[in-house]
Order: sequence, then structure tokens, then C-alpha cells
Amino acid sequence: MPAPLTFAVPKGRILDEALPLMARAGVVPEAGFHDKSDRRLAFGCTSEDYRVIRVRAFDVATFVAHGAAQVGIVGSDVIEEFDYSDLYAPVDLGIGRCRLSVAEPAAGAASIDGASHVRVATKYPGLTRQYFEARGVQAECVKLNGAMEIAPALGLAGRIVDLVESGRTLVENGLVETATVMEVSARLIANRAALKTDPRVSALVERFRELAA
Ligand SMILES: Nc1ncnc2c1ncn2[C@@H]1O[C@H](COP(=O)(O)OP(=O)(O)OP(=O)(O)O)[C@@H](O)[C@H]1O
Ligand SMILES: O=P(O)(O)OC[C@H]1O[C@H](OP(=O)(O)OP(=O)(O)O)[C@H](O)[C@@H]1O
Repeated sequence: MPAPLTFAVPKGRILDEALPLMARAGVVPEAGFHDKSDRRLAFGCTSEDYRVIRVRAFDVATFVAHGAAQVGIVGSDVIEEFDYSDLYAPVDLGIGRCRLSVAEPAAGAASIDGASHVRVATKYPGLTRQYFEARGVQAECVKLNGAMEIAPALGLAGRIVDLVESGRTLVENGLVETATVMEVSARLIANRAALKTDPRVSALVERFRELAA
């Protein structure tokens, strides 16, 4: 019996939408997975072919890119930010839909921004620099891991690049969306080497492809 395939999922909001899809593909974590008091990070599945690990969204991509997990589910924002060559993202699952946007204070951008230079608070420095560079603007990024929306009011940065779904978080923090960097949805990802060598990985990719069609 080969070792189980390791399937990495983010621990937050994508999970609720991902679990029914995973179940239809035959990946069903054991009961303890749903128990918030259970401190384990790896869980067996009803099929011995799989085990599921629950990690931070950015770490899902890292585990799969390095082959420590063979398969995973993660937002296209994370995939694009890392741009790992060993990561294959063949299936758009149509869940976790939102957009990555530039936003600034409704009252006008802070004076720390110049004509060809902006200071941006973001969890996505790679995508942010790329976006502004393509428009001839140099972006100095201040890396934050959450709550970006508070940064302009406190003078940390003139604008932010963050995820927007309903737009409520922006409005409630006095910000307006000024541009879309990319549309985002969750993808099934696989490690390229594992896809070539383990038929269970390609079979799983095909199953998800059929489910998403
Ligand atoms: N408001 C939103 N609406 C829809 N999808 C979102 C929203 N915010 C984030 N996402 C998607 O969900 C992903 C984050 O997934 P999730 O919240 O499950 O992970 P997490 O591990 O809890 O994240 P973190 O590491 O930020 O705590 C983002 O990368 C993005 O693709
Ligand atoms: O447009 P909205 O519908 O208001 O959604 C956008 C918010 O959702 C995400 O945060 P999340 O709730 O995941 O918390 P986080 O700051 O911990 O990432 C994102 O970072 C925004 O803050």
C-alpha cells in the first residue's frame, strides 16, 4: 500500500465551500477534522488513499510546490503571487470568488505618494509591484498579513492592494476601490512531478475537472 496522497487545504473561508467538492471527488476527512478543539494538523480520510492537512492559504502553495503535499486547493491570488514553476493549477473550482484591488482613502490619497512612486500596504508585494510597474509607477510595498484596510488612516501607506468581495470592509474603513489587479477564484493545484509519477494525482485532477465542468 503506497503512502497516502497529502491534500492541503486552507483553514479559513475557502474550506466550507471546498469540503463538499472534495467529498464528491472522494476525499472525505475523518470526523476529528471538523472538531475545532482538535489540535492535529493532519487527518486521515475515509479512503486510505488520502490524508488532508490544514494550513495557512499561502502555505498551501508552498507545501504543494515543494512536493510535501501533492494536491491542494488555494486562491488564484496566492498562486499568482508566488508563481512557483513546480505548481500546476489545472482546474478553476469556481469557489472563493473575489478580486484583488487597489484602494485608497475616499478623501484622497495620502501625500506620501508621488507621481511615479506609491507606497502600498499589502499581503501581495509581488503582484502589487508588477501591477504598478506595468503602468510606469514604482511601488514601495509595506508587507502586512491582514487588516490592510487600516493602514492608510494611520499613515502607513497611501493605498492598499487587498481582496474585495462585497466591498463592505473598504466602505467601513473609509476607502474606495480605484482599480482591479485581478479576478480571483479557488483552484485545484498539484505538484508537477507528482502529477507525472503518481496516477492517483492525475485521477484526482480528472475527477475535479469533471466536477467543475
Ligand atoms: N472576502 C473574500 N471573499 C471570497 N474569497 C476570499 C475573500 N477573502 C479571501 N478570499 C479567498 O480566500 C483565500 C484565503 O482562504 P482562507 O481564508 O480559507 O485561508 P486562511 O488560511 O484562513 O487565510 P490566512 O492565511 O489569510 O488566514 C484568499 O487567498 C482568497 O483566494
Ligand atoms: O469586500 P468584503 O466582502 O468586505 O471582503 C473583503 C475582506 O475579506 C478578506 O478578509 P478576511 O475576512 O479573510 O480577513 P483577514 O483580514 O484576516 O484576511 C479581505 O482581506 C478583506 O479584508
